Amino acid sequence: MISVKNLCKQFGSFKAVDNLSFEVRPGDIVGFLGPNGAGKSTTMKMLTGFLPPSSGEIRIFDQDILQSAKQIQRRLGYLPEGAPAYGDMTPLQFLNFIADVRGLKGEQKKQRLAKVIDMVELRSMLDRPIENLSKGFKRRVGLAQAILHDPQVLILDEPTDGLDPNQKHQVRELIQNLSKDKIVIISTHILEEVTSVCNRAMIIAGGKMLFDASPDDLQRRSRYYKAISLHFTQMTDISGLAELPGVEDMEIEKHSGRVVLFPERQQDIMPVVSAYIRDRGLQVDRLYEEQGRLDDVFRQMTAEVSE
Ligand SMILES: Nc1ncnc2c1ncn2[C@@H]1O[C@H](COP(=O)(O)OP(=O)(O)OP(=O)(O)O)[C@@H](O)[C@H]1O
Repeated sequence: MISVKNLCKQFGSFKAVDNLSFEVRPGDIVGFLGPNGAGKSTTMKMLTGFLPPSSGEIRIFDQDILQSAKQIQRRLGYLPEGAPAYGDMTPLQFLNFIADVRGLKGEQKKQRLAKVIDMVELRSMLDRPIENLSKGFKRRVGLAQAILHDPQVLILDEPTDGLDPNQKHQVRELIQNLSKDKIVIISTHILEEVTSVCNRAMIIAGGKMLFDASPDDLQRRSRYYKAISLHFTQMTDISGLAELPGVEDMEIEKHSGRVVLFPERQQDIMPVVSAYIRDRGLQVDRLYEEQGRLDDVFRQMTAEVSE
């Protein structure tokens, strides 16, 4: 378990991380979200013992990170932002080196290297210098070193940054398929990544925690949650839709002509909307209930902080 209490990091007079407190349990895959400069990487560096906090406490498996960094780091995998260091090494040399540092030996070392190289599909690039690899392959090398010793805690700073859509999908699957008793914290700017991979979402901005709950809860905060989107086949008088019981607001998106009906207090307005359309014989080519738009919630929450 990870337990963080009143964590702060100050650079001069600037507070990059401001009084964060949270706990993460085995089985949690946490999506760590926030705008640029929110304090995600700084928090991750502190969690992994690479940056001392200005104040507050981090305990991992009941040990204090300041007093027991080495013991904790043995059970922890970390993918920092950017590319792996040692650019003149090949991925194979680099991963061998990391395996040695991690104390892997003999058959176990061979097996883990083979498994991880396959997991991140790195086999075709094993003998080229890391500095000559594309951004996506550098990222895979970083990911491979983080999971090589099969750690119980994985801290991944933007693991899918620079990957193409296929690779992104693959890395998300890899994270989901990790054994269920691990703790995983990933920072990302991709909101869909949180719904597809994580069972918990944390949003920080200005170093402060704004939200900590499930991705579904996050989606429910969107004004689009349970909104009805519809598109009419022909121009029609639709003013009556805005007057329907339970409909709070109606917007017409200029570029697409799509009509969005927002419900009052997340009510289910589909039945009244469908009945209205049916009774008047209106021609609709698309009609569906929205799940909530994450980018909308994210913007709304983080804008409040920067105002
Ligand atoms: N060593 C440092 N010295 C001074 N300021 C720093 C240092 N490291 C980070 N900062 C500042 O702290 C703030 C938080 O940075 P951090 O890298 O943690 O943000 P982030 O949420 O990871 O952003 P991004 O999404 O852009 O990676 C930023 O304003 C950054 O400029």
